[in-house]
Amino acid sequence: MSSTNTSASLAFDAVLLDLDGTLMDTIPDFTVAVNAMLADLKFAAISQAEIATYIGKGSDNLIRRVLTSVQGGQTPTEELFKQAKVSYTANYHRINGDQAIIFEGVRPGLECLQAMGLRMAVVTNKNAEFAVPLLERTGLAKYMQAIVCGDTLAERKPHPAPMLHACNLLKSSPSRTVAVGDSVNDALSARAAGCTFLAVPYGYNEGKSVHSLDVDAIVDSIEHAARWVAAR
Ligand SMILES: O=C(O)COP(=O)(O)O
Ligand SMILES: [Mg+2]
Repeated sequence: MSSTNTSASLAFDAVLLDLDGTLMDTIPDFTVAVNAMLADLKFAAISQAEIATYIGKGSDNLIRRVLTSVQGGQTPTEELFKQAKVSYTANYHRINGDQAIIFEGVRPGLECLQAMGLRMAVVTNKNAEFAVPLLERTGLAKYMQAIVCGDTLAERKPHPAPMLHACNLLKSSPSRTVAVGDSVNDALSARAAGCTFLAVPYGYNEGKSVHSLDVDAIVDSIEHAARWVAAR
């Protein structure tokens, strides 16, 4: 791919990237924080595979789904939820990024997209207090002109608002913006915003195959996404 190519000759001006399950494999961190929370509350640990099915709609949703599971399907009281959230937040801060790894193809893909002159933002349902330090710690923040988090707006993905907000910040119309994500939340949000949507198959998608999603393409990696964008 030519690094002298600029966005003027491309179909897109901007790329919006999901974080958990797309840029980074954060499941080991989620597992440590969730199980430390369960230990604090005197519940037994649950498996990483189960936790992976609860990722995608932000940490409050994750905590509620975990508590419902360990209580045999019973919805947690608000008091238990609040206690759990305090523990989860402290534990996630303690371990944020310790075991998370950047997926193969992410750094070369971001380098290519940057070299093509595309503006980039992360659009994640992870709250800012976790997402921003993680992106800074890993060196991924330097590629981003904006970071839109789960608590940046009143609405989070699958609502279109976070994608539209990122388009505004990057001064890119949705029709010239491509979103890349791993889950139904990304797909619905991107579609409702009017963005092109590419799915990666290696993330979480609440335990379901990405083949069930409404996508423009499934790409193996962010490097593959960059090639797809360059070829439009
Ligand atoms: O925190 C979550 O539940 C998911 O975060 P993501 O939007 O980066 O995949
Ligand atoms: Mg994700």
